[in-house]
Amino acid sequence: MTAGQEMIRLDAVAKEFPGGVRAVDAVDLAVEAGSVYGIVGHSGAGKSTLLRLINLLERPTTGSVTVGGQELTTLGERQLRTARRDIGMIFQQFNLFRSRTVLGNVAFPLRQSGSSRAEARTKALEALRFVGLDEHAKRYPEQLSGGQRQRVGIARALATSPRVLLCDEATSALDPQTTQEVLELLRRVNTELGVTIVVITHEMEVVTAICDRVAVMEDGRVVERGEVHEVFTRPQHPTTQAFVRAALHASPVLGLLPGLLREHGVDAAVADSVLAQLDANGTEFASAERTERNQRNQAVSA
Ligand SMILES: Nc1ncnc2c1ncn2[C@@H]1O[C@H](COP(=O)(O)OP(=O)(O)OP(=O)(O)O)[C@@H](O)[C@H]1O
Repeated sequence: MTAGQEMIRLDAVAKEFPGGVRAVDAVDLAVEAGSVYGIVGHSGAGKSTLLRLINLLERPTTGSVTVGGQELTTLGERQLRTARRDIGMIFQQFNLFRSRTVLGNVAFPLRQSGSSRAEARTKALEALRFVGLDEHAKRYPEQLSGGQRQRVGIARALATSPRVLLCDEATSALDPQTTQEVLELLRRVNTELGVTIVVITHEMEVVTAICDRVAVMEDGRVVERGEVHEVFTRPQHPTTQAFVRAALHASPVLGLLPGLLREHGVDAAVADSVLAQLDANGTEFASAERTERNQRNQAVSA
């Protein structure tokens, strides 16, 4: 499968939990092979459930899920276990075995899927080399920093050479500097290994840093989607506008905008028109903040 083709396809997928909570409601989603797709939304919007529907950790109540051309929703548990080797996953809290070494953690999925001890060791060391932690192979997770643990999580997800990597709030537990390092690693996973990545996050910076496209969720539905630059510079839905506004408000120039400016070639004038549009939608920025922003914009364009 090459770029331009769909790697992931969800058709009218819904998930209703016992008690009647409709966590995901009639979602269609197409993720192009070799791309990085972001899913944002407030707490409870259905992001985690949607991610877990992609590898069928949650079975949809209705609808179909296709990954790499194979419709997973038609498979039994045994076939599904095989299909899941193509889909790695990383987690907010890393989910490493404390009682296993770094090497043992990364080799685990390989042993589970039938690799010999020697083969699992070789492939695990290869994955650890990719994330720059092969020298820490004999350590235990608690001897590592949070960023290093997440890199072990990424190595474990890559050990079986998946074509898809699902990231569940992968940087939410990390400080800003470590977040940048992990995002840079994810970018390498995408560009050097060609892995298709889906990230769910409530942090817009994550999306602007690594995603090609983004979908915004609310109450189990996708309310807006498109190219990151398009969606975040011309937000249409109130939820998207709230995300953009919060990111701009938190740090009008130093936060979101430099990422947009660098990654997507947006100039200061466009950034200003986004703010004007948001203001037109009812947001009042404090005048001091506006003055500061304008001064900084002038400095950026100078
Ligand atoms: N196993 C479950 N049983 C019942 N309800 C669930 C279950 N998992 C999730 N939900 C409910 O489904 C809705 C969506 O939850 P989900 O965790 O997918 O949202 P989210 O956007 O990932 O939120 P957060 O950012 O807080 O993790 C919520 O109302 C949640 O309470």
